[in-house]
Amino acid sequence: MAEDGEVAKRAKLLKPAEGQGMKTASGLPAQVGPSILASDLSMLAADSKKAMEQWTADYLHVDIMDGHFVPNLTIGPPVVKCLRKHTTAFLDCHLMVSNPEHWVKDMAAAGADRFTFHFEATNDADALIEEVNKTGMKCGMVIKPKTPVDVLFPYLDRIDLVLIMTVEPGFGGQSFMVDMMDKVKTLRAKSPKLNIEVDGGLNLKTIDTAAKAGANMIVAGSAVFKAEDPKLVVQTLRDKVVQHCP
Ligand SMILES: O=C(CO)[C@H](O)[C@H](O)COP(=O)(O)O
Ligand SMILES: [Co+2]
Repeated sequence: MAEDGEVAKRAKLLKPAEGQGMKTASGLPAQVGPSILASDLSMLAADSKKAMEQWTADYLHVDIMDGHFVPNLTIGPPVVKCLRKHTTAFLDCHLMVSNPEHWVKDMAAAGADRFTFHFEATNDADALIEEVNKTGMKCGMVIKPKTPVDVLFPYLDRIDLVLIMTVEPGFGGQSFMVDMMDKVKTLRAKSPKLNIEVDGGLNLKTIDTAAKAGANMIVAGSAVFKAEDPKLVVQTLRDKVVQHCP
């Protein structure tokens, strides 16, 4: 299990690259996290290093899929553990798994920094939040497109971040669902200091809408890894958050 304070210790080791550490008008972090699902997974360590050091990403988004909660299978704690040996980057882990409670200890031991679980995947979100917070990982909650945002209201004061899915979870490279922005606006109005992350179809065309609605943390897979100039994409996405996020 991760020792208390391990996330904070790793954060101190990170030397900020150009553009990292930027804030929104209300003082929230303005951050971009490339989704490593879109990287060359056989070169995960090298691609992660490039994303953090050359492209100036703020964190890495790690999609954990179990082939049950979603119809796709990706990676799990053993790969996170290997990646951890190669980077001090903040590992933002998006658990698209049934029974997320089964993976808390293994993910903490592997070196995950944030454990974001789907509201739809658990019967006891209260217990799961407590369990995640005890490990020293930060806790996030995420909802699928068809889940209304108000299901999250009882938990907001105990979690670090809400992730609003802007595609059906399971695959990269899908189109951004603009109608999810009402959820972001509702959350932002209710919780001005909450980290709101969006995931799925974020790119240079969709970023203004997401940032204006109130998202301050942007996951981008294809838009970064398939770009001709990934650094420019990361920096532009972050600049748009600074410019537009209230
Ligand atoms: O959680 C995810 C899919 O379930 C991914 O993080 C997301 O799809 C990112 O990929 P892209 O930016 O290409 O849409
Ligand atoms: Co994701």
